[in-house]
Amino acid sequence: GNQWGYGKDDGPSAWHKNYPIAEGDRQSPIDIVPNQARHDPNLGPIVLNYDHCTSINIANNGHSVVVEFEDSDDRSVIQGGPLDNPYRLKQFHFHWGGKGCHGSEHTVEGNSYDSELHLVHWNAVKFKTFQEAASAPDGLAVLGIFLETGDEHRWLHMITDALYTVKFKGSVTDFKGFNPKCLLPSSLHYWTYLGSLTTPPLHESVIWIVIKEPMIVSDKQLGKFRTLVFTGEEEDQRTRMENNFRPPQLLKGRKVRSSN
Ligand SMILES: NS(=O)(=O)c1c(F)cccc1F
Ligand SMILES: [Zn+2]
Repeated sequence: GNQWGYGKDDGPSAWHKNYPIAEGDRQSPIDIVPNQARHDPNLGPIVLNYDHCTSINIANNGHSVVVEFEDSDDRSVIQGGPLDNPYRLKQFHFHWGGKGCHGSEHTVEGNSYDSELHLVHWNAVKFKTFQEAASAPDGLAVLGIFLETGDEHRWLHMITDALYTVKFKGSVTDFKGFNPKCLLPSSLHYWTYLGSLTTPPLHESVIWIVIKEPMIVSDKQLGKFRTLVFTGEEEDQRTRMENNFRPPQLLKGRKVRSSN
């Protein structure tokens, strides 16, 4: 089937064979060049209303670790900034590197961060389901937050302490009462541009909002993500889950705007 991964034969350079949109005009991630990003005074602040968010579970989907949310109503939404509607929080997940290697997807002037958190939201005003929104040009809004190693993050342990329960592909465990607002940096200044999912099917359906200020996590916390494996418990191969990032794609004339 359409098996894809991050290895030599099934990784980002091979995705175009099953997903030709990989060579499309609005692919993500990109390299962000701050002094070429146009400051747009009409870009208001990002507003997050996560106070009644309901996390459901944490899972290893064979590509990343994902925390899913209840999205049957507008209990947790992002709005403002470049968005014309409120977008509902569906899930968040991470991308990271190997030991001593950086693993963010977006880069800033060619520099990558250690990791990147993606909070995935969908336009429930215009579409009935996430699946439908995921293939529409204004269907998704993903908030990207860089992770940089330094001091320990006071709340990330709530996630890293649960990772041992989802070591293998296909594992899912309860994960209630987590509010991702605790992961956000103090400033929500951002860059924004029109792009795509960074994993197959690579739909060009994402309004990207990349926060400028990274969240700081410890080496030890980041190392726990690398205890996950891409493979299922029943497989004899144990392939460490790391370097699950797509490299930057061509801008193809797109403009990146800056909030300020
Ligand atoms: N990486 S990403 O944020 O573009 C992304 C999505 F938005 C949706 C599904 C999977 C996924 F990986
Ligand atoms: Zn992602």
